[in-house]
Amino acid sequence: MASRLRLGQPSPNPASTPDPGEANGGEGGEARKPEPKRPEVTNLGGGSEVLHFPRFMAREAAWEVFEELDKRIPWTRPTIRVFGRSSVQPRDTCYVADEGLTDLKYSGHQPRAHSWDEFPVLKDVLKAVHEALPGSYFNSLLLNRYKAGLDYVSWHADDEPLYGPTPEIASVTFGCEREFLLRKKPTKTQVAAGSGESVRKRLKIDDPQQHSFLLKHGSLLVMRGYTQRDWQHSVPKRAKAASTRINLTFRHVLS
Ligand SMILES: O=C(O)CCC(=O)C(=O)O
Ligand SMILES: [Fe+2]
Repeated sequence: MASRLRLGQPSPNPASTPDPGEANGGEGGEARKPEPKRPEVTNLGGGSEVLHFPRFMAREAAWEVFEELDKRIPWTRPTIRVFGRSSVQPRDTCYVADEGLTDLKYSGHQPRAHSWDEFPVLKDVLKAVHEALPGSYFNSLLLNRYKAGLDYVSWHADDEPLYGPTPEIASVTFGCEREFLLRKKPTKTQVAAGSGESVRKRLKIDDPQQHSFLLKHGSLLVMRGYTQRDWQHSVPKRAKAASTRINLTFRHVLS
């Protein structure tokens, strides 16, 4: 079984240079208490909000998590159905959840739910997320692995009914940094005028209604309120992203 990681502790490697801004990293032992983790808050309007903790986890600890997950998670690349067409999902995935929850199903695919006990490192990350977000409670986790810049997740919202009307989704990134985009969903009137990308182009639905976050190694991004109802998000292809990124999205399945 994997050793339990000491997330948020100073690096055990004295040769490594601590990042002075790292929320919970740095030297100083007992004398220096971890600084409180304060997020950057983006109010999307209409009761939707994004929190960004760029330095949620100390670098070294985050690399340990990356290595552990890269090696031990039973990654699969399932075939999914989007707009009536079958295709291989353009990233690796895995699903972990409490026992007895409603099954997750998305794009015609029902992933097998693994137990938290199989991956102790995930329990450590979950604990750190719960500590950073008092009052939150996550009981399931969708993992993604983007092997390089051609892997991506297309525009979507995590608005499955099993998450309820205002799901909180906490997303932790390890490894290669990637851009995370948010755009407003088209209104009913806009949808009535046509569909999809062509309408967006014709109605010029773009800039003010779009936000971009650079998700770095060890960062945490939280979507909450009506973000899944009113917005879509994506991680687009980036040819220049040469290495692997692992992303964990913690969610709460309603009982
Ligand atoms: O990789 C990410 O940052 C986002 C993943 C995502 O949107 C999802 O799993 O639903
Ligand atoms: Fe998502």
